Amino acid sequence: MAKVKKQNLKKKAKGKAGATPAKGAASGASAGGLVTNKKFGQHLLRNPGIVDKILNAAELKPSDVAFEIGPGTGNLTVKLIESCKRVIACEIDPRMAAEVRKRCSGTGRTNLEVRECDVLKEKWPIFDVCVANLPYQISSPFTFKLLAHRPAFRCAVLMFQKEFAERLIAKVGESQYGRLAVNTSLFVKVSCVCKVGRMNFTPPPEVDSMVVKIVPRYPPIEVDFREWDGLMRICFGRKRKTLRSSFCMTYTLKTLEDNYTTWCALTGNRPEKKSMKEKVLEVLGSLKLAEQRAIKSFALN
Ligand SMILES: C[S@@+](CC[C@H](N)C(=O)[O-])C[C@H]1O[C@@H](n2cnc3c(N)ncnc32)[C@H](O)[C@@H]1O
Repeated sequence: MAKVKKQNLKKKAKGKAGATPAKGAASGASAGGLVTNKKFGQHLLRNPGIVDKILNAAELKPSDVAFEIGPGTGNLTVKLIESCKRVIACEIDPRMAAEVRKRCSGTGRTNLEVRECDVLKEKWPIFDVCVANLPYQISSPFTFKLLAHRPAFRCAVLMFQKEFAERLIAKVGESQYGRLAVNTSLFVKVSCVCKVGRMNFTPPPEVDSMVVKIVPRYPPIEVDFREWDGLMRICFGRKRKTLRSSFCMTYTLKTLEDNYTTWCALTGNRPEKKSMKEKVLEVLGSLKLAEQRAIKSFALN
């Protein structure tokens, strides 16, 4: 009996300390008087040393227009407005938008524009530099929107969940290498700025983070991003299949059947003294030059 009571007490205590708030409810941690909301990934950066590393990596110029995603209570924003000509910040939570406006107006500067909106739905401004401690749940759609963004920006310095950042910077042959790394490396160069432990945030997330720097490639590669990404889905969609069978199963039906010679070469219907690599290259010969160049550099290694 005493044992059962003890267990019940233990359960109650655990329920209090480790309770997960209902979806969309405030997580309970307070940041400058505001209760953070888990739904919006509100993990505020509380280590000024990391803020400095992000801003140093961005190599800001006084003439820069900076685009900040999710300013929160303004931990990055207050420094950005000191270093840039103009800062445009996109914040989904009206409470945070009001807070960052209040905090920054206290500095006497008037170069901050806060847009209360969802960055994934908003039409983006023209900017030189993008800086963000991103809510992790939008990492992937945000990155693809950034890659497709024209005209190009000078650089983006972004905080991601560590595992996502590792997939971004992965090299050929590494287990994390996939569609994300290929798409990314075609358009931009990505490097690690620093790793950030979870205790640097209020409230701490359940994962560690990494800051990466993204620099667009110059001259820009002109490909239709949708078309290109479709191609990558074929290449990486069936991880256990070879590139050859992936193409046979999907791409060929629409494109390759029109081209009998290529179709034969790919499917081996007409025996040729060619290596698999040459056959695939032949198929890829029907693609645009930039696409071929990128595919040759990864898919056939
Ligand atoms: C990880 S917090 C970063 C806050 C602040 N920059 C900092 O480092 O302390 C992410 C911020 O992005 C905001 N946010 C979440 N989803 C968003 C979206 N789709 N569009 C714009 N802002 C968003 C959150 O409300 C939150 O303020």
